[in-house]
Amino acid sequence: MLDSLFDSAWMRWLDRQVPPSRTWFFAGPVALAAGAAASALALLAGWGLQRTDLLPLAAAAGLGTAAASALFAMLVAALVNKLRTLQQSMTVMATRDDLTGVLNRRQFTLLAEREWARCRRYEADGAVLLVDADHFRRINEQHGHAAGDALLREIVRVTGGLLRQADVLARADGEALVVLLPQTDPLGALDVAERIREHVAALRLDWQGTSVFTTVSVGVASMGALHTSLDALMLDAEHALGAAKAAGRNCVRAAPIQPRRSGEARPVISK
Ligand SMILES: Nc1nc2c(ncn2[C@@H]2O[C@H](COP(=O)(O)OP(=O)(O)OP(=O)(O)O)[C@@H](O)[C@H]2O)c(=O)[nH]1
Repeated sequence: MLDSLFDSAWMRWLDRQVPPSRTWFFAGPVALAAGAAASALALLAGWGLQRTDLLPLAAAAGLGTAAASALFAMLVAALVNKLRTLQQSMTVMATRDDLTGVLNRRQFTLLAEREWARCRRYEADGAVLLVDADHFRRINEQHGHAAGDALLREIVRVTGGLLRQADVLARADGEALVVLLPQTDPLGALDVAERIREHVAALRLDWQGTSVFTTVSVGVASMGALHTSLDALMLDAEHALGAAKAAGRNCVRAAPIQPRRSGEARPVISK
């Protein structure tokens, strides 16, 4: 009977939806034990009343309770598991970019707002990089959109490999990435940007027998006293990216470095 129950369409469906988990293995036996205890109590009650005709009835009721509660516990465990899986995939969908797997722009903004507030409060260093693939339209036209997608994923992989754990990499939009570098001074931010540029320029994607490659332009903006909002910092990064594109692409440009505190001398970067 149990076999046919487990073979039933809904159980097969649950099985497909919910991979076996510890909950499955523990919830059933626990419910079974509870049912057995209920059955024992029912037997004892029947015994106490010295009504022998009640004994089989009580035993059947107890066993029935045990089986029903075991099944119920398994069903609840499966549904809880399913809901947890659904919740996890919804979180991934809401926070990650489909193509590359890195954070999407919305999630980046949430994290960057927090970091911006922290930098402002403690007058700490922090920077944002905008990394934009050069002439990406040509890549799509020459090799196809699928090759462009694959190259974008490779750029993300290479860029991610150059960052620290505390750094945040996200897809800004289209063929542009954005990187948040907490606790990074302006010179450090330039170094990271330059390393990303170099590594992407050396990247070769083997696509159906041809080598597909591109370069990136990078705009750098470091937190300063005049960045009274995250938007102001992002705008500086966008201007710097525009300057890198205008300078011929495949290069890094930084927005003018501001003092960290109003009235402080502006740091000089000789790079
Ligand atoms: N394959 C692929 N292409 C994308 C994606 N997102 C944006 N693009 C393409 O990237 C190209 C961006 O074009 P443009 O804005 O003209 O920029 P560009 O050709 O990279 O030129 P510059 O940025 O000025 O160097 C467009 O052709 C978009 O279709 C994506 O997810 N996958």
